[in-house]
Amino acid sequence: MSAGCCTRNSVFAPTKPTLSWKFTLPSKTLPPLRKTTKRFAVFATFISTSKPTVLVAEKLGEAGLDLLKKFANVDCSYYLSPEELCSKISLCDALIVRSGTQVSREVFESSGGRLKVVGRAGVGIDNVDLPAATEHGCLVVNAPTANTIAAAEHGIALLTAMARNIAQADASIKSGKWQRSKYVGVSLVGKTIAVMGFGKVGSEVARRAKGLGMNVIAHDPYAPADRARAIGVELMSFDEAISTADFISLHMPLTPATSKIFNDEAFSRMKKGARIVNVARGGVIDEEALLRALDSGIVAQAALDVFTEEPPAKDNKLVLHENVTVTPHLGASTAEAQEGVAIEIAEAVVGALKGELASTAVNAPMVSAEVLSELATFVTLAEKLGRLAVQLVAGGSGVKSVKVTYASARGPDDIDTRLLRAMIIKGVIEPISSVFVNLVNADFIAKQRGVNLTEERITLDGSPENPLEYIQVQIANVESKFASAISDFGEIRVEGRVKDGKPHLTKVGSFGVDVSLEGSIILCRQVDQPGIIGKVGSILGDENVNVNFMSVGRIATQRQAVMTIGVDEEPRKEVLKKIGDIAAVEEFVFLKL
Ligand SMILES: NC(=O)C1=CN([C@@H]2O[C@H](COP(=O)(O)OP(=O)(O)OC[C@H]3O[C@@H](n4cnc5c(N)ncnc54)[C@H](O)[C@@H]3O)[C@@H](O)[C@H]2O)C=CC1
Ligand SMILES: O=C(O)C(=O)COP(=O)(O)O
Repeated sequence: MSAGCCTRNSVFAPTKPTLSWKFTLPSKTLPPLRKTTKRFAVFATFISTSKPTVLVAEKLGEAGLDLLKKFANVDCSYYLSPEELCSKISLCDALIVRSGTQVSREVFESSGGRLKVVGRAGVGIDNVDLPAATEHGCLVVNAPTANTIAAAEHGIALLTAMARNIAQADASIKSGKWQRSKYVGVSLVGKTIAVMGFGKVGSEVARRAKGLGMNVIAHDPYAPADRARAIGVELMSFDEAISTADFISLHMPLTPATSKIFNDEAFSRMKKGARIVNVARGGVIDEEALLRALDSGIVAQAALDVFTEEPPAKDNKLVLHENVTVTPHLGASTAEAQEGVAIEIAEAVVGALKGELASTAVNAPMVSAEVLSELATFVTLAEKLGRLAVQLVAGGSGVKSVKVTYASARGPDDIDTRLLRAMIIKGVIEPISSVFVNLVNADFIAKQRGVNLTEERITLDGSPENPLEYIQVQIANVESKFASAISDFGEIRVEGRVKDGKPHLTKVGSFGVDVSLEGSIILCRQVDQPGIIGKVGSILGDENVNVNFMSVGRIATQRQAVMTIGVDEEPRKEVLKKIGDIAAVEEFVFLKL
């Protein structure tokens, strides 16, 4: 059993509802984290006794580096080849990148499980293999807000530069020419601009375009219409937006759904002479189709900050096209944005390494701070119940079907059980495998191991003061090494509650028990007769094993009882044998928490 393994920890701060996981790296003085975020993802990392190492693989603002250095060894190694990155990564606990580094599956595989956090110092995480990160239990955090304005301003800069041929005219005059009639531009005022992707950057572009006197429309299948309406923008379908607009500004993420969404067909539906700005991702445009559209005049001009391949090839025809204005992915590159991004990502990475809450987790569920503090002890209870239940399974019978029941007087929608679910999976799987389970990879690991976890809610009458009354974990279709743990319905069943702020085991099989879930537990079924408790107690006492809790639950007087004994340390095998040898003891089991 790995329950006592010292390289892992899952213990949520059990006594006071702080917003942190209790454990991990040595405490270092850190600058206080900003308190601006409301939603968090919890990430349990592993205990390490030395300073963590953070590999910064692309240029990061000084303020962020300073913050990192207070907590970690910081290795700034820029321009690593993919092979160099893979070979370095096994020595790193965290990796920070911008858009220029591919964090591929090979990177996670090469890390040997050490890499716990990838920080993307910016918004787009299309250069990080998220499924691979999740499978490896690696948290991915980004810095989603600090470069929004910079990107929006760059979009507007490209829009105006394109409309007035600034770059071309600049190059012309520098080459000794004076071509006033060649560079007559087009006006923006009164024109329609379609903002494709009405998120943080898109809405800031929309605001600024309004200020330029443009008519702003937008397409975003996920944006709330009232947010758009609030700044006087009408949301419409993709086709309607691109066929109505004089200018089209791209602000959506690169996803399988948006990859090459601007293709021959899309260009053919645009107004003749449309102008396109792309400060999002090169991959949302089929670049060959754009070239054809430019050559045929469907698209009059394009202004591109991003490319499918970065840097683009020297002979890239789009880059060299006279109607195309280009910048080398400069959207986020202002001094202000880079300082902001560096601080934002350093805080997120340090927090995650400390086991705290990541407000910008990309591959873990977000849980509000309030929910988190309320559920803290139940999270511990959930993991321990999972650990107990799986240790009751007889060797050889595979765990496939786990059912969790949450009983509460609160309404079904009032409790976010994702954390509890993840921790039960952790509790069930870690003792029987060598994998590290956390909130990031719990569902993936469960699926991979063929463990099907179902959840049920029972709504109780009464005052909903506590978020939950009890949690019950059942493992079906297995045999138990402690027959009394099998309920009347044939499955292993353990149930627990939070009492006085501490997790307690309150039921095993059909027996009511009551033991605080600390240290380890001996479960013992005996014929209910006087003197047994004393005998077991003195066997443990003689061996200096401290009993911290003991309870007896019986079915009926003078029949059978289950004794639950909480012990601080694991008794020697011989001691356990002595307990088993007591005549009235029918079965017993030792369980680590
Ligand atoms: N060039 C640069 O240096 C920078 C580029 N970016 C890029 O700009 C883009 C937008 O960034 P943010 O506004 O911060 O992200 P965001 O997540 O706030 O906004 C993206 C919006 O796109 C929408 N969207 C998703 N699928 C869509 C689809 N199929 N069609 C239309 N809209 C869709 C989403 O609903 C969301 O509202 C990202 O691709 C990001 O990587 C961001 C910062 C700097
Ligand atoms: O934040 C983003 O999505 C960006 O594209 C910025 O990229 P960068 O950090 O400048 O490489």
